[in-house]
Amino acid sequence: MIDLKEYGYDGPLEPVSGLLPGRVTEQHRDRYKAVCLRGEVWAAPTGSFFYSAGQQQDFPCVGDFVLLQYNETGDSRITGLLPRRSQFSRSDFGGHKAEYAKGVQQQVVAANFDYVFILSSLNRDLRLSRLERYLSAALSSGGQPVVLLTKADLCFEVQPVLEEVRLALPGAPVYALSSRTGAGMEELERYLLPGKTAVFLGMSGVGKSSLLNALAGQEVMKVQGIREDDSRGRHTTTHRQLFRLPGGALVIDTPGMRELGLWDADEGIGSAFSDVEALFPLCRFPDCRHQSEPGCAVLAALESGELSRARWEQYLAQKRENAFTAEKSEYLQEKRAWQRSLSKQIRQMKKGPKF
Ligand SMILES: Nc1nc2c(ncn2[C@@H]2O[C@H](COP(=O)(O)OP(=O)(O)OP(=O)(O)O)[C@@H](O)[C@H]2O)c(=O)[nH]1
Ligand SMILES: [Zn+2]
Repeated sequence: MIDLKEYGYDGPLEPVSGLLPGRVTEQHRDRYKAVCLRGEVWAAPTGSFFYSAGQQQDFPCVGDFVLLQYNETGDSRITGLLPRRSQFSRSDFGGHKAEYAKGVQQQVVAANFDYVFILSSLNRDLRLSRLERYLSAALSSGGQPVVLLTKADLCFEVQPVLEEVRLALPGAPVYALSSRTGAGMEELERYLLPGKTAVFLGMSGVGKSSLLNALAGQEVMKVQGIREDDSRGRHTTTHRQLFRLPGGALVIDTPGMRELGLWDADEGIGSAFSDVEALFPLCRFPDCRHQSEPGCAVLAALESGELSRARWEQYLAQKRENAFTAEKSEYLQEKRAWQRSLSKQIRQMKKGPKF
């Protein structure tokens, strides 16, 4: 027996005309896992649900409250969606390819969360414009934004940065924390209450997995660095998409939410490091890799102190992060192509003969 209230449900608990309310915890290719009074079940939308749900956003997603026709012996049936109080969606082809804009469908990737934790790392250059963008996305999702500046242990002076961000973003509470040392983590207790649901938003590498693991007290997510070889498969195999923390709060962490973190990945690096990139044309060789080449302007600037080693390393780290996200978005495009073909199949199925 599961008390659905513990999963954030606040509607009537008694079955309505034989249907049980439930909450979607995992989304698979064509089935869902959900929790309901009778426990954890596999469920799939009924044929009539498919037929009436014309748009992708009408299909269930992780976090949705649904009505279930409970089936003791096989998959339960999802017969309806309860109204969402908050949602994040993304266009099916990502924000990058404007030429595909026509016919792009919205796909809801998470629903019914109370808080949107927006993460940004204190050790990389913190971009307020990016934070602002995440913030307005969070506000329009219907969730309450909370800004978390991560990796505080890597930042020499947290307080001035924290104050600057607070000034710039008066619309949201801002905290600094470190999942490594645990500093600042207690600030989250006021949000992570039993039955409350949070989602995490932030660029790859800001420490979402590390924070989730720290909150869960165990490894629910693989952290970057030890998963390089299997980064492609990890979301489908290694973690649950809606899960409860030991204190009873709920966290949604879907691949779709992670993809939202790719926004702006390649924006603004050149301009933030124009002083560094201005050196490149001064190198003797046009294809200089700035490692050991004779006549390298970067090495000379490092030698003379004109360019600090810290700033150069920051630049390289940014470039690496970008290469990493670029690789990821390639993978996402492949995945989207696959999803497109799938939704085409579904459309054709729907057009086909009815029985
Ligand atoms: N020093 C320090 N390092 C951290 C902290 N949190 C995360 N890291 C490191 O930052 C790197 C990225 O952390 P992840 O937790 O994998 O980041 P992520 O946001 O989940 O990344 P994606 O899964 O790609 O979205 C890892 O090498 C972590 O060990 C922290 O509080 N302090
Ligand atoms: Zn050079």
